[in-house]
Amino acid sequence: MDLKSTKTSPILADPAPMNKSRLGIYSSLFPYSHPRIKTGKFDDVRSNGWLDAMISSSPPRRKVLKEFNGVDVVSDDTEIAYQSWMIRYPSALNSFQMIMDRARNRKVVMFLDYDGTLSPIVDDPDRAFMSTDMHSAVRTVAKHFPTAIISGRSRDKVYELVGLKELYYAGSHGMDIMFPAKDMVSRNHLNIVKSTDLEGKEVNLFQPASEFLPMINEVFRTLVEITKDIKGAKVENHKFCVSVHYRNVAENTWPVIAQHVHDILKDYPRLRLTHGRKVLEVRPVIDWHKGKAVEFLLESLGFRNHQDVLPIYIGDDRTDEDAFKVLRKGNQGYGILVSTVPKESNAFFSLRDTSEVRIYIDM
Ligand SMILES: O=P(O)(O)OC[C@H]1O[C@H](O[C@H]2O[C@H](CO)[C@@H](O)[C@H](O)[C@H]2O)[C@H](O)[C@@H](O)[C@@H]1O
Repeated sequence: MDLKSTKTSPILADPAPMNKSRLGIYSSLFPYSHPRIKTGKFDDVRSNGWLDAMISSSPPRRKVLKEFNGVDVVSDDTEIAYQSWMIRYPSALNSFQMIMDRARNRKVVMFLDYDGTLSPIVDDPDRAFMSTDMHSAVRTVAKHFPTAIISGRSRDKVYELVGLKELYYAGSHGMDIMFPAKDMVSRNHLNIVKSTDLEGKEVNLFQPASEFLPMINEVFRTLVEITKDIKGAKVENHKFCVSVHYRNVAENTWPVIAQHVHDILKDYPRLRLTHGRKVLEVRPVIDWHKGKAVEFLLESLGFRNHQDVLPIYIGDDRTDEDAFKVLRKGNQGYGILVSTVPKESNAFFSLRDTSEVRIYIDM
């Protein structure tokens, strides 16, 4: 196969973010210009919005003005803006009873993102662990409801981090789903193969991007090579997508890393770029995302009739918006956005951080 050839699709990048949110919170979204970088050199990534998206890709740390008797005192303006944002995205904790009322006579199915939802965002992706409390809360929720983790990481990696056999796992942003062989799934889906899990049990694998495997491996190797001298850069192979982390790269080098990725993608029109939290993600141009993975899992669990089920999806990232959108459409279920700062979302409810997620799923 010619890994670089394409029949149709141009590279699709995420649209550039708006300069200013409706609430006027993100002043950092104003067009990027760095005094030390000559105009012209990074024009590609400047004009296509990548740099703006990179800067706005992870919420700023909470602006703590001072610590008073061990308690953080946050700027009043920040808190007021958050509280008014919560009028549109009410706390899932305060709305628990309302959600449970809606769940009457329905089966709740829980969908959980991993990074930023079950584990706090940390500088080293290899050290993003769940707390013991979170681990037991996830185990408990899975006793009551079918529960799936849908992550941008590879399925193996997220399984290694969560380590609970009783869950369903979807890795690579939903492009790699493992589900039990006994579960039903429409025969319309190609790309389902039989496999065995780590214990040798027969399972089904749904991998809609399997043909991209050699291409992803090739791009991964190229990205590792090209970024090897950029201090702090880290490239992860997530089987059907590749992550290029710049969280630990000096900000004045972000345009360099963006331009490298941009230049490489020019040779791979069947791959595209999406933005995560201080991470550039390279993935196949296929019509598949976390929202489709939710629909697929619901179907494979036997919930074709929307009236029987109340899906709840908790996530913090742009990639989770696809799942929120699917649930919002047709009023199917509830998306819950985890965020310490106000942001536009397709979710219905909000939780502030991973500790609120833990309380919510433990309720
Ligand atoms: O879909 P998710 O489970 O949320 O995975 C999205 C990405 O998560 C990881 O990166 C993020 O978390 C890291 C650890 O806290 C952090 O260092 C990084 O800046 C974040 O972007 C993971 O490493 C990525 O590959 C996933 O795509």
